[in-house]
Amino acid sequence: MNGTRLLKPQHTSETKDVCRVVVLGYQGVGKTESIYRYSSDKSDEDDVRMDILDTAGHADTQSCWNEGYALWGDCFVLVYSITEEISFKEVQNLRHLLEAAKRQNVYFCVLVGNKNDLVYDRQVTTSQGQELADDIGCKFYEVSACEWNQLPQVVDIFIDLHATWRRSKQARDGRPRKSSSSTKFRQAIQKVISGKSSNVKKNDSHQ
Ligand SMILES: Nc1nc2c(ncn2[C@@H]2O[C@H](COP(=O)(O)OP(=O)(O)OP(=O)(O)O)[C@@H](O)[C@H]2O)c(=O)[nH]1
Repeated sequence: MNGTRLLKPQHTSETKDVCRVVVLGYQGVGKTESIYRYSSDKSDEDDVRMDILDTAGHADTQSCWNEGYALWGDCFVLVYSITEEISFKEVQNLRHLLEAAKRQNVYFCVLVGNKNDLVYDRQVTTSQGQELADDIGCKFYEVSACEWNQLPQVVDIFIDLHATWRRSKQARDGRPRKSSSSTKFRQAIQKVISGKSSNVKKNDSHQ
């Protein structure tokens, strides 16, 4: 993609329970593909509210970094491609930029090694990914956003991130945790997946 794109549920942006997710990573690592696999309108089925910002990748993160991403987001999905070492270095840069920008605030992130269907072109090992995630203190996933049978794993990334954000928010707000929300969310997603899996068009995600 050539620009930043915000995907948000129609009625949620003004509500205080919206979880803002920013997807960051080097150009071409599969950010858009991953978000596309996760369809945001499904959250209408539950009290889960997510706005997802799809950022355009750049070859030079340092000069193109937009601190507004960090200020806007509650959660961050750091994506690299297992076939491109440079994209792995990029998430390390992004991590530092993020930490500098968010020093005073709470935020959540996950690390995603995408394109694991291309194992023969692998340049970043699973252990390297896991080590970085341990260092950041976040969850780590290796997925293939373009493989339909890995859709549940891709969806899980967003579910887990949301659940973590929600638990923290409820703890801060002093509200009792709704133990069923993640289950309800998962069910809603599965419902949408089973209903749309055969007729989703790629173009839908680029409008
Ligand atoms: N083999 C393989 N290809 C993928 C995967 N995910 C994405 N791609 C392909 O990689 C290319 C880039 O994917 P995008 O989702 O546009 O990547 P992006 O990170 O949004 O790219 P920018 O907009 O340039 O930042 C496309 O041709 C995708 O089809 C994957 O898991 N495996």
